[in-house]
Amino acid sequence: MEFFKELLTLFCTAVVVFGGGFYYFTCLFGPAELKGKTAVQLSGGSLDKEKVKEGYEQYWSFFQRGVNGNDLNASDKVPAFVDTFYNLVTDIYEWGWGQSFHFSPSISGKSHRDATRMHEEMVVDLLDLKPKARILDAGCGVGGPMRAIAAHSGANIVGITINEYQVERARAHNKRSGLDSLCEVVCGNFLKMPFDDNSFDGAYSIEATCHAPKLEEVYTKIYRVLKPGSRYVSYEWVTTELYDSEDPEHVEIIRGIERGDALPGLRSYKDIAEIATKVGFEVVKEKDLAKPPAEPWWTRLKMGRIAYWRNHIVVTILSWLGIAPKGVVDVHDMLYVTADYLAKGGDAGIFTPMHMILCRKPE
Ligand SMILES: C=C(CC[C@@H](C)[C@H]1CC[C@H]2C3=CC[C@H]4[C@H](C)[C@@H](O)CC[C@]4(C)[C@H]3CC[C@]12C)C(C)C
Ligand SMILES: C[S@@+](CC[C@H](N)C(=O)[O-])C[C@H]1O[C@@H](n2cnc3c(N)ncnc32)[C@H](O)[C@@H]1O
Repeated sequence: MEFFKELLTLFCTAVVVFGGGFYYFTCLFGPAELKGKTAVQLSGGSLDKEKVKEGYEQYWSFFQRGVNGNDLNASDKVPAFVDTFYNLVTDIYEWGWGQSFHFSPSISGKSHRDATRMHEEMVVDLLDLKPKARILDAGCGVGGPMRAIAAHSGANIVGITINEYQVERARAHNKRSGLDSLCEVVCGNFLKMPFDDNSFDGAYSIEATCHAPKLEEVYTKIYRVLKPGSRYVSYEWVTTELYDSEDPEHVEIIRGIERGDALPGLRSYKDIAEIATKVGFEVVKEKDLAKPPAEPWWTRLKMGRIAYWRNHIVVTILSWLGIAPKGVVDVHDMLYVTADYLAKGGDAGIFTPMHMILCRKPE
């Protein structure tokens, strides 16, 4: 009898601990910013819940075909492929990373949140932003950087993203943070750039133009909408001088990064200034912000490994219960693998997500 009582107590304790833990991780836990997403709210962006698995399979097969030299070389198809990618990953990014979809160097004694904000606020100094200036954010995501930059400078930011779901999220965050009078979001393709010539006092893009199949296409459009004399800064994803295209291990890492991040092909650091100059910009400054004394940007990715396992269990259970869409587990697994390739790229020094280029449109 005593034994059964103990067994029952043990069982009840396990139920309370597991149930409480599961409730915490699915309904309460999220990034330490404004509470954006919890696990029970994971969706497929603008895709119907039933279409997430199909969307993932399409993304994957499109990529496979692209690697063999078809679709990814057709520039006109890339924006749709990128849009599908962001339908699949936006909620997971917000849930597991925050509202800023980029990396930043680690800073000892500072939280990830502070390091992220400082990396974003650097744009304010580089562009010498003043209150009321009209600034373009090319590839704005759900607007983490836009809000930090607007709040720090008082400038008016107009963000553009190809993904309708991100527009909805960004607008909701702008409103919630009381920055909607300074921050505007437009759904559109930055390869077409639906804005008037000479209509911006400055522009920036943070880890976004890497999605353009041809960098000159997006740089030309940014150049067109800038007023003469104004500046553009970009944090580019590139391979570094240590990358050896003859080394199979290097090639595998870079392919892994491209596959898991919807990239039509990573460029070399050497190409960036050349392309900026070709479209008419003067290059004011160029620097890999990941180089020492900066501390590794990939530490945060590595530190999260246990959390990724916990997240894997949470999404698997939610998907099994029918709360999260079916393909979410595949998408999460893909990101898990991608995180590993990114960290390997950082460790080997062959890849950087923060090759900064500061340009000026001549008077
Ligand atoms: C600029 C781009 C995105 C950069 C990063 C914001 C994202 C790159 C890889 C992403 C992640 C990988 C692992 C995920 C983890 C398995 C999950 O449990 C929680 C979310 C991740 C940490 C996720 C978060 C965003 C990234 C770090 C590209 C697309 C050009
Ligand atoms: C990795 S996210 C970075 C978002 C934001 N800069 C940040 O740091 O949080 C890349 C962004 O570029 C946008 N993007 C990619 N290709 C685009 C295109 N052709 N036109 C407009 N936006 C695009 C994506 O929709 C996404 O918002």
